[in-house]
Amino acid sequence: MPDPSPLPLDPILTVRNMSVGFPSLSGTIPAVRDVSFSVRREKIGIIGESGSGKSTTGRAIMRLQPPGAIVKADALRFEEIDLLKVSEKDMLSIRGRRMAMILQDPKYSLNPVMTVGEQIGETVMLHEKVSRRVARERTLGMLERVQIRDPRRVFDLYPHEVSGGMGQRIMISMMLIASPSLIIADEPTSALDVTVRQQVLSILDDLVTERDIGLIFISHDLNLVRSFCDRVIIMYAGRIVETIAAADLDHAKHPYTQGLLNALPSLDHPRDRLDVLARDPAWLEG
Ligand SMILES: Nc1ncnc2c1ncn2[C@@H]1O[C@H](COP(=O)(O)OP(=O)(O)OP(=O)(O)O)[C@@H](O)[C@H]1O
Repeated sequence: MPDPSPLPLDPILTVRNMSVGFPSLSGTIPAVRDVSFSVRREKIGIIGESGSGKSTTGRAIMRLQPPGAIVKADALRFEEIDLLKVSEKDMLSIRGRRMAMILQDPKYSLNPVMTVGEQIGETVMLHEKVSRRVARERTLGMLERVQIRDPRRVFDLYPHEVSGGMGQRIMISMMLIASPSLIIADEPTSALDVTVRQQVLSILDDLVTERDIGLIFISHDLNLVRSFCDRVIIMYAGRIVETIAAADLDHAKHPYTQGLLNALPSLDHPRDRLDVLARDPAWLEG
């Protein structure tokens, strides 16, 4: 008898009908409306123009929404944890250890008054309760893993002494050293130049694949997401208009996704003018 086909892996994250609103004098501003998706051990991109709700979605999953924001959902589940019910105290130990976020500019995420090595080592000591000596060895190993050539020298540097690309690799090592099962990377490479960006992305890709981590990759750049991710969520005005395998993007059904694809410049088919994206108020009705 042939083996029965393997069951699909359980999702690491399930988001069902999540909405996020910001109170204002004229009523609640809906930033994210009724979004549903799940993440398995895969790379899933969230793409959409500025203000479409990508970062708000990522922050709500980490329970890092700005004060006052109202998050509602039918389900928001990370592994066995109900994120709608978890206490802030429990969330403190989940963040960093089991789910982590990589932001655009490492300078805002790294502590400016601690050396690189101290802060990565502190993460290890905090989460794994190991000695300072073991934490140092693990930190040096991780810095080497993200292709930092002279880890002992970099260990003693302060964040302002490292370049953008190195800062982002340091962030990746700090976020991955605790072996989280979910990483949310919000525009992690948009402040980097093209060659450094490729290098950082390939390090992130290797680590995520090797450790079987689920990755949510938030970006404006459809070309980048298409080449880097397995699946793509397309957001427009707070809603998900389409979720599609990256390999199937050329067959996207939604006119907004088709518009985004048509607006991309192409070396194979140069054009005098790029298409302007048309919008339809009906897309907001979802
Ligand atoms: N703290 C806040 N208070 C009020 N409104 C907010 C706040 N943060 C975000 N918003 C609003 O929520 C909406 C979604 O914003 P969000 O930052 O999630 O979009 P985005 O797709 O990530 O955009 P970008 O690509 O520019 O980062 C926008 O209309 C934004 O103005």
